Amino acid sequence: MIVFGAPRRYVQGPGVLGDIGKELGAIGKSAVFIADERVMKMCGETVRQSAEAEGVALTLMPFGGEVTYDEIARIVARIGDAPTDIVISAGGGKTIDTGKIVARDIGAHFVSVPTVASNDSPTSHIAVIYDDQHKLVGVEENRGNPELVLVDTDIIIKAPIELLSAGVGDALVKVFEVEQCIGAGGKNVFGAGSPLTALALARACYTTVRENLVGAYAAHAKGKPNAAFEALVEAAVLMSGLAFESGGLSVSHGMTRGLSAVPGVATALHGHQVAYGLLVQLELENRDPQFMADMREFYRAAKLPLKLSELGADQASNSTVQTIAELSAAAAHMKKFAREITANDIAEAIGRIEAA
Ligand SMILES: NC(=O)c1ccc[n+]([C@@H]2O[C@H](COP(=O)([O-])OP(=O)(O)OC[C@H]3O[C@@H](n4cnc5c(N)ncnc54)[C@H](O)[C@@H]3O)[C@@H](O)[C@H]2O)c1
Ligand SMILES: [Zn+2]
Repeated sequence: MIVFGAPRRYVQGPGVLGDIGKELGAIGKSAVFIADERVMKMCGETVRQSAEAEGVALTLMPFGGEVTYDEIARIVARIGDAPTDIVISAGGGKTIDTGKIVARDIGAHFVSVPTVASNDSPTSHIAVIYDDQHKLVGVEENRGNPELVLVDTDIIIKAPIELLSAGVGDALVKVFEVEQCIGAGGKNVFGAGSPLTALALARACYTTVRENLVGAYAAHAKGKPNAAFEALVEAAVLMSGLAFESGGLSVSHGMTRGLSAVPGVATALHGHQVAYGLLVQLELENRDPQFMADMREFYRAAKLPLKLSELGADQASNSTVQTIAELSAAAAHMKKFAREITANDIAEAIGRIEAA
């Protein structure tokens, strides 16, 4: 059995936030808008005016900054019995994941408004939950994928390049992971087989990222979206999200288990962690030196980490490498690979990457 899941509607372009009211009006009459302080300042009033012009009552709800069970419960309690047809989350992955579970718990539709193209959370139905110490404590599911994903590239282009490069990292890895997952007969995020559609999207995601990176980064430097920037954002948000959820994950994401246990690396952006994870995966796939050299060149252009030190590790000591290798080897995603992977295989792959 194969399963493919996706948001009901995806809207992207410069200035589209100003018209969000029309989209919301087609979904319901009342909404809560969750955002942290920075994003609230950037978008809150625009969304309120646009929503109210279309007869949608909007309540602004500040987000505390971490996606925890307590934060979700706090927001659900603040909403209380107020009629709420729609929960909108604007920001990075943490705000978006929080909103998904708030929406589930109050029985509302969910709308995501990524204001950074930093990872693949805006289109998915899952949420990664942490404790106050940023330790991962669970993965929750919304009832379905978002009703709407709305991406205003005039806002995305204002986010720092590090966040965009994290999105590039998270998008780049997909084709390699989906191919491994399908090859190994692994399950996708819906617990089903991966449709070929997801593989096609993962391939398109990779070529779109490779072809548009330079033009998109040039646009970012000027602060004005161009066609390459639009393409890169579509790859990082839409294609990457659909590819991972329906296509399945493998070693690159499995590596985040070990990487996120290392001080310094733990706070590295998700997309940077999985980009390093891809280097490990490619070593485990025994890719030839020319392929690796080409990939390294792309990493440099994309501002992606090539070494543990660039991910924030103080030192790549044997014990650090051993910790990463042992924890990652135990991750479920590691099983979605052509052969069994041991901690030793991972440690050796890291050794080769660090020595390159
Ligand atoms: N559910 C999923 O499918 C999924 C997939 C991947 C990652 N995630 C989760 O996503 C989270 C990480 O997300 P993230 O990397 O986006 O970090 P994040 O959510 O912490 O957001 C990054 C920061 O960017 C700021 N920001 C947002 N828009 C901005 C803008 N336009 N300009 C300047 N700053 C802006 C925010 O204020 C925030 O401080 C993790 O919790 C991870 O588990 C979930
Ligand atoms: Zn990811």
